[in-house]
Amino acid sequence: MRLMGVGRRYGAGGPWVLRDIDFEVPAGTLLRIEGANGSGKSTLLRLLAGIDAPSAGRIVDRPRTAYVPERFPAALPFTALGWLTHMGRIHGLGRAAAAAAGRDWLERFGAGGHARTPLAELSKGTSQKVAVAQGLLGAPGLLVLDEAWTGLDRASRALLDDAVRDRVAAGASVVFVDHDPRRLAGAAGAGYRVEAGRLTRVPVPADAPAGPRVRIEAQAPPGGAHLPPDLPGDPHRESLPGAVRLTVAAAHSDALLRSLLTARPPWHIRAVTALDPRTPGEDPRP
Ligand SMILES: Nc1ncnc2c1ncn2[C@@H]1O[C@H](COP(=O)(O)OP(=O)(O)OP(=O)(O)O)[C@@H](O)[C@H]1O
Repeated sequence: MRLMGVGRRYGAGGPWVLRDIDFEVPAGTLLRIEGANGSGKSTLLRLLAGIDAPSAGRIVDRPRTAYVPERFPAALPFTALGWLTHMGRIHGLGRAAAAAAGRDWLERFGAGGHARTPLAELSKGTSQKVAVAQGLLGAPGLLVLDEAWTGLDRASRALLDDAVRDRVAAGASVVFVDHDPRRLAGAAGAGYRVEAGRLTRVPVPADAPAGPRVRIEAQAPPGGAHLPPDLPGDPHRESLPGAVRLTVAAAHSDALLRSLLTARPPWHIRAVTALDPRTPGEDPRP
């Protein structure tokens, strides 16, 4: 899909929110869009999704597109599954296939029990799950996500991360805005910043740094305790009975050990193991 000289302003004579945008969305890529509040990110995403039209220029070669907006239109007179079935049909599925896909995505997001709940009665988190399920159920060629992770629980955020990676691996394009600068770090093919009506290329956050890592097994203090907040190096955590296994880049391991040993009450260090990512099976990065 290509944007050719695209501009958008609201109302004749209004200021240009976007201007002279020439931009290609290649197949099989994940594009991250960033920018200050009010810079025009949502405007750009609505144009990409085809639910708004440019005031100038044109957009060509749009694949079948799904869009998850920042705010869910809760006033629609549907149940959750009724709406997903309806949207599935718009995405080109037959009625039975649309209903099955809708039910399947609701189940995956742990919202299967709300299939028959009217949209207007869903909690904010469940509404967001339904909105995201709508974006995924038709396996679109272009998926546009405007802060789609906001309001989802941790498991659902991870599920959406995986679903995005799957869409890209299947050859689709995904364009997203998210306030978390590390969202899908390492997976985004390119990043763009919206500023003063223009799009400029910016670096995307890299994946977890490669290199040696350290695994620390620490036993909780008697009576149990929470881990200290803001652990150095943002370690990967696995729960063990009465203990935790933390894996972190070697550069942060000393600071992490210090943080555990000086916590109140302190944690008991059971084992420290150096991991070499070049050794097969030894790289525990999540
Ligand atoms: N429907 C509309 N009518 C009039 N002006 C609008 C409309 N939608 C957006 N705007 C204006 O366009 C500009 C860009 O808004 P947009 O929502 O695209 O920015 P954004 O970068 O997504 O902002 P945020 O990060 O706050 O969500 C703002 O000045 C906004 O007030």
